[in-house]
Amino acid sequence: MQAEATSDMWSKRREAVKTKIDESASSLNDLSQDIWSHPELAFEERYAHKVLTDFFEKEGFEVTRNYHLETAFKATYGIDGGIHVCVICEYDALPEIGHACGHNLIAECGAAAGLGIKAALEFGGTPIGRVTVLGTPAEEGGGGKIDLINAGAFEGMDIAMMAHPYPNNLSRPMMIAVDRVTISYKGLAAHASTAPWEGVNALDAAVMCYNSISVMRQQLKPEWRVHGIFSNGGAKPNIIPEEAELFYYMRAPTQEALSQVKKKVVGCAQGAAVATGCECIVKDLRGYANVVTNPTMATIYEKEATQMGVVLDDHGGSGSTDMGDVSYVVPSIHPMYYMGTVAANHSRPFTAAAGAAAAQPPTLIQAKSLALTALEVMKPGNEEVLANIKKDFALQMGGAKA
Ligand SMILES: NCCC[C@H](NC(=O)CCN)C(=O)O
Repeated sequence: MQAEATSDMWSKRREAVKTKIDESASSLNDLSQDIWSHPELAFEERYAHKVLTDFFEKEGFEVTRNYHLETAFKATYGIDGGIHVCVICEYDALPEIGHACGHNLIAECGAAAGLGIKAALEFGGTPIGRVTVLGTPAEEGGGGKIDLINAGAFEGMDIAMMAHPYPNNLSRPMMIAVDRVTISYKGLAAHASTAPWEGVNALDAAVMCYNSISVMRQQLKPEWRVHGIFSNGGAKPNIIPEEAELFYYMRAPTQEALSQVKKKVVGCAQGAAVATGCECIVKDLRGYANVVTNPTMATIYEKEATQMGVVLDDHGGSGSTDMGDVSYVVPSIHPMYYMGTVAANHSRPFTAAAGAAAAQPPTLIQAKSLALTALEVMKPGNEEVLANIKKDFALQMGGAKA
């Protein structure tokens, strides 16, 4: 009898997830549209932070604003001593092109999944664990999740999850490691017409470095990436530039491969310095680890998403995210989903799609899939599931950083 009650109870908990998310569709859409209409850059997401924390407070979560970072937050519900699930919200936009990576939808998806899990935990008045929604700023280049990891925000979490808008549906996307550097050259200014020979041209060095990297790229492996811009090209045409700077990203599936890529780039930078007589300074900026997808979690997610009608693809990814660093401290999944456009992320068409009504149904389906995945892990009697998740994680950590 107890077993049947449990199974009947469990079915009702699962239904509670979907019902709550469906009932909240309008307020979730308003939340997403509000964030989309107020694009804010990394670590400046003050408006998004306010509307999200107000939302979770109204929904009965225990909210901690300015959580280790001015625009980070924690919204939690449940009991301690059971399984602790973390759902991630992102909400930073890109310079000039707004929410061209759809982080307003990541925030909506995370909020919806948090609502759904809370509804299931509340059902029957007996929470069986805890759900924490973490608001993580500055994924696009600042790495707010890394600051939160370092502050201990992920301690005690059993699993972590989020979903990211993308041109197709990927349950196990290849999100690769990234390192970032600035390459600065210092030369000597001189009048570019009356006495150019007196100068040491920092821009020449930057151009030579850029060209060296461009030809070196032919020798990179297909999954490696090097891409950059001139961030300082000199002051005026009639002054031999005494300073110039490049800003580069380097990427590879593993840390070991990334170190090979970086060595090649630094070699190009140093070669240009020798050729021009400039001083060269290579400055490391924050990088991200590759995403290590937990197979047991991904298999559950794939079942739930497929049952929701999601048709999963098997190729794509090759961006980077600070969720990679989270996946090295907590078993994680970071599925990506089609939300109405095949346009590439970081494009103006993607910005438009992220604010369009067509993005809503796929986003809520992703939220339900994440929430039901979490629920399967939390289900009484499914202790073996969490054991397998942790076994996966231990094996993966044994070799992932290699
Ligand atoms: N240096 C950080 C780059 C992050 C950026 N991430 C994405 O585009 C995917 C998720 N927003 C990237 O260039 O890969």
